[in-house]
Amino acid sequence: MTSKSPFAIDFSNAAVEVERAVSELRFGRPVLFEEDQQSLAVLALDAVTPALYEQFASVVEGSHRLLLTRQRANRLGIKTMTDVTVPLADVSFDEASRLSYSLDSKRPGRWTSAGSLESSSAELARTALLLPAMIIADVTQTKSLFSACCSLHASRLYQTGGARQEFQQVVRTRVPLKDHGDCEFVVFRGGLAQKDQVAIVVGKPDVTKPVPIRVHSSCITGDLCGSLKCDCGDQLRNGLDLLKQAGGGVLVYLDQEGRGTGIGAKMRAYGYQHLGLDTIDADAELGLAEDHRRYDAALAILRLLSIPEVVVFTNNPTKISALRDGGIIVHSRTAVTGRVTSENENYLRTKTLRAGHMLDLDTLVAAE
Ligand SMILES: Nc1nc2c(ncn2[C@@H]2O[C@H](COP(=O)(O)OP(=O)(O)OP(=O)(O)O)[C@@H](O)[C@H]2O)c(=O)[nH]1
Ligand SMILES: [Zn+2]
Repeated sequence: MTSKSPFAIDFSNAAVEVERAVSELRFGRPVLFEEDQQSLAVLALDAVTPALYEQFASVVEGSHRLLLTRQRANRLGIKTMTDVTVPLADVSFDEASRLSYSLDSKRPGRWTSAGSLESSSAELARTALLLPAMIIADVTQTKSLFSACCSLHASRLYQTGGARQEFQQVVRTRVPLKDHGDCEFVVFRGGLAQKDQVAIVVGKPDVTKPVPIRVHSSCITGDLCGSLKCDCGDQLRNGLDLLKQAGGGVLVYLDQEGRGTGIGAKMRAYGYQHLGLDTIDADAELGLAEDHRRYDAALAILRLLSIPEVVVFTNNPTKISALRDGGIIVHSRTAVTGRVTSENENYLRTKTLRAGHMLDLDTLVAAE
C-alpha cells in the first residue's frame, strides 16, 4: 500500500535515488542495480571489506565478476575498446584488488566484454569518488536475496542532467584577502553528490560587460599546501591577481579534486607517478579516463551571478568548450601559469602533449 504524502515533495526523484545508491556504495554495501530484464547486485571494490567480499561471494555462489573499465583492461594488456568483466570465483579479495589497480597484476586469463548495465555500474562508483572497479553478480533469478538493499534503476542515472545544474546561492559574504583586497565569497549548494561550491568575487565586476573569470578545480596538495608536483597553487593566486588587475572578476572554485576523481584516487595516482608513470597513464592504471570533470556547477554559478559573457583565464581548451557549450559567450582567453619546477615539469609537459593544454612550456622553462 502506498500512503499519500502530506508534502509537496517529489519523493521519486532520480537525483535523490542516485545519491542514496552512491552513499550505500561508499559505506561498502551492495546495491541492486536494475534494467528492465536484468538485476545486478553491485559492490564497489574500493569501499568493500574483505569480510563482506567473502560473504557476497558465498551468497552469489561464486558467480560474481569484476568489472574493469576499458582503461584498466588496456593497462592489463587486454586489447579492447569496451569495459570488461573477469570471473571472480575462487579469486581472493587481495587478488581482485590487484586486478583492479596494482601495477604488478598479471593479465587475467579469462574475460568478456561488459554489457551496458555492467558498464553503467562504474558510473555509480565514479559519482561516489570511488575507483570504477565493481564486484557484480547477475541476480535476476535470485534478487530476493538482495531485497534489503537499496535498488536503483539504471535509467535513473541518465535522468539526473537537470539536477546536476540545479544550484542555489546559500550566502554571500565579504572576506578580505591578504594580497587581493576585499573579496566576496559566494557559496552555492546543489548538483549531484556534490559538496558546496564557492565563487570568489574580486572587486566589483561589471556584469553588463564580459566578466573576467577563472574556473579553478580544487587541489588540496597544491592550492592549500604548496605541493611542488603541480602548478595549481600558483595558478590560484596568479588567477586572483589577474582578476584584480583586470578591474575585478570571479574565480569559480570547483570541488573537483584530482580532475574529478577525488583525493583518494589522486594520491594512488601520485604513488604510480613516483614510479615513473605520467599523470594520464597513472590514472588509467586506476581505471580512470584522462579527465572526469564536469562543468555544470560552473555554468549554474555564472547563471546565478548573472554573468552571460566572459573573458577566461585558463590554458585548458576543455574548459573553454564547456563554457561555450553551456551557452556562455567566451570573448577571449588569457593564459595563467605558475612556476615550472623539476618536480612539476613532467606534469605540465603531459598536459601540453597529451591533453592539448595551451602552454608554451619551453618558453616558461627558459624564463625560470
Ligand atoms: N588525477 C590527477 N589530478 C591531478 C594531478 N595533479 C593535479 N591534479 C588535479 O588537476 C586539476 C587541475 O585543475 P586546474 O587548476 O583547474 O587546471 P587545468 O585543468 O590544468 O586548467 P587551467 O589551470 O585552467 O589551465 C585539479 O583538480 C587537481 O587536483 C594528478 O597528477 N592526477
Ligand atoms: Zn594541483
